[in-house]
Amino acid sequence: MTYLSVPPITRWAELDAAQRRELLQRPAQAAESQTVTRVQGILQQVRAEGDAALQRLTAQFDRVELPTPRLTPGQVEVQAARVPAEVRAAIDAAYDNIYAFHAAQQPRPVTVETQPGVICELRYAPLQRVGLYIPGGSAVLPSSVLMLGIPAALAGCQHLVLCSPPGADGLLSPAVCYAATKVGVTDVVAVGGAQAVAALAYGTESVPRVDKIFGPGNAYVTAAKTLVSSEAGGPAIDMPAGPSELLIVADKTADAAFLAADLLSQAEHGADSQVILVSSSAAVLEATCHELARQLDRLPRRDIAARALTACRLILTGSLDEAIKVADDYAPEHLSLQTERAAEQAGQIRAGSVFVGHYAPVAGGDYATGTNHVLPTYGAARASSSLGLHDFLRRYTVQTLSHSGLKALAPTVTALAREEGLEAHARAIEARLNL
Ligand SMILES: NC(=O)c1ccc[n+]([C@@H]2O[C@H](COP(=O)([O-])OP(=O)(O)OC[C@H]3O[C@@H](n4cnc5c(N)ncnc54)[C@H](O)[C@@H]3O)[C@@H](O)[C@H]2O)c1
Ligand SMILES: N[C@H](CO)Cc1c[nH]c[nH+]1
Ligand SMILES: [Zn+2]
Repeated sequence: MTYLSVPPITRWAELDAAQRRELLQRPAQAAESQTVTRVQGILQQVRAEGDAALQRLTAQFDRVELPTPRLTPGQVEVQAARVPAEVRAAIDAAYDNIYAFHAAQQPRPVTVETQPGVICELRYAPLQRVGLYIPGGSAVLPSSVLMLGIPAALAGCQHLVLCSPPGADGLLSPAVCYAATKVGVTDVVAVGGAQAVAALAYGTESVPRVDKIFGPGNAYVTAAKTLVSSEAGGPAIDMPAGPSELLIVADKTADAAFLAADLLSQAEHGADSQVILVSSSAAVLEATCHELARQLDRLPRRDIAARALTACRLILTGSLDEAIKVADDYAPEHLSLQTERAAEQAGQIRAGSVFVGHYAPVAGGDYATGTNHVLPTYGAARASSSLGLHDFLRRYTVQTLSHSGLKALAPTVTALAREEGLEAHARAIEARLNL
C-alpha cells in the first residue's frame, strides 16, 4: 500500500512574493496562538499546584498515573542496568565523539590592560542549575541526553535536572537512564511537555527550579520555554528548538535515493516536521518523488512521516544560485548540501548545522558525528547558534584599577559624567583622587 500522495513540484519562478512566503511557512507557526493559550493554562496550573498539577497533567496528556514525578536514584540505577549491551556500546561511542567536539569548545578568558593601571578581564563561570528537556512523546531520545548533558558537565554545572515524558510504567527508558547516569544528571523527572518546563521554571515539591532550560521539544514545549523566559525573574532558555526541519539543496549530481532517505529521516520525527528539497534539476526532483513513495512504504513510522510529507516542499529553481538564496532566506535547522561544490557553498547559507556532500546524512549528526543536534528552528538560525559548551557558561567581566590608573582615567570619566548630567558619578571618581 502506498501511504504517500507524492508532494507536487513547485516552480519557484511562477510564485509571487506572498505565495513564496506561504509555501515556506513553518507548519507549527500556523497553530501558534492556540498553542500559546493552552500552554499558558498549563503553566498557571503548575505554578499554583506544583506536583499535584504535574501528576494530573501527565495523566491527561500522557495517560500515565505518576506516583511521584521524580525518580529515585535507585530507580534510575535499575533502569540504566537494563540497557542492552549494543545500545550501551553505541551510547558510549557517541559520547566519545560528542565529548571530544565539545571539550574543544572551552573558551579562553581574556585579560587586557586597556591603559596603564586599568585591567579588564572577561571570565566564564558555569551555570549552577540547568534543566535538560529530553523529548519523549513520539520517540524516546537518549541521544538528546548526550547532546545536553555532555556540554553541561564539561562546563561544570552543579545541578543537572532532566525532564522527559514517562513511559507507560511511569519510568524513563533504560537508554535514557544509562545516558543520564553517564553524563552525571543529578535529578531525573518523569514529566514531559509544557508542564515539565513549568516545573523547571517555578520549582515544585519534587522538582528543583533551574536557572536555564535547555532542550528540543514539540510546539507545546517550545511555547512554554518562550513564555517562562519572558516572565520577570524567569529562567533563561537556550533557543526555540522546535519540530525538526531539513532543507536540502541538490544539484544534478545528487542521488535521489539519498535525498528521499534524508527527507524521510527528519519527517519521521513528527507530523509537524518540515522537510524541503530545493533543486535546479527537474529530473532530480521527479526521481526523488518516486523514491519517497518507494521508501516510505517500507518504514515502520510511515504514518508519521506521511503526515509530515503533506507539508513537504519540492521546489524547482531556475539556477543553483537561486536555490541557495531560497535556502538562506528560510534558514533551516539542518541544511544538507548534496551538490558538486558543497564545501564552497557551506558558508553561504544561514542554518543551524550544515551537512556537506553526498556522504554526510543529517542522521549522522543526529547521533554521533560529535556536533550538537539541538539546533535553532523556526528560522531562528538567522541569528541564533547551534547548542554548544558556551550556552552552559555565564560570561562576566572584572576590572581592577590601581590608584595611578584611576587618576589617568579620571578626566575621561568625569567629563562624560558631567556631559550626561550625572554629577554623583563624577564625584565617585574625584573622591579617590586626593589621597
Ligand atoms: N530542534 C531540535 O534540536 C530537535 C531535536 C530533537 C527533537 N526535536 C523535535 O522535538 C519534538 C519532540 O516532540 P514529541 O511530541 O515527540 O515529544 P515532546 O517530549 O516534545 O512532547 C511530548 C509531550 O507533549 C505534551 N503534549 C502532547 N499533546 C499535547 C496537547 N494536546 N496539549 C498539551 N500538551 C501535549 C505531553 O505532555 C507529552 O509528554 C519533535 O517535533 C522533534 O522534531 C527537535
Ligand atoms: N533530528 C533531531 C533534531 O532536530 C535530533 C534527533 C534525535 N534523534 C534523532 N534525531
Ligand atoms: Zn533526527
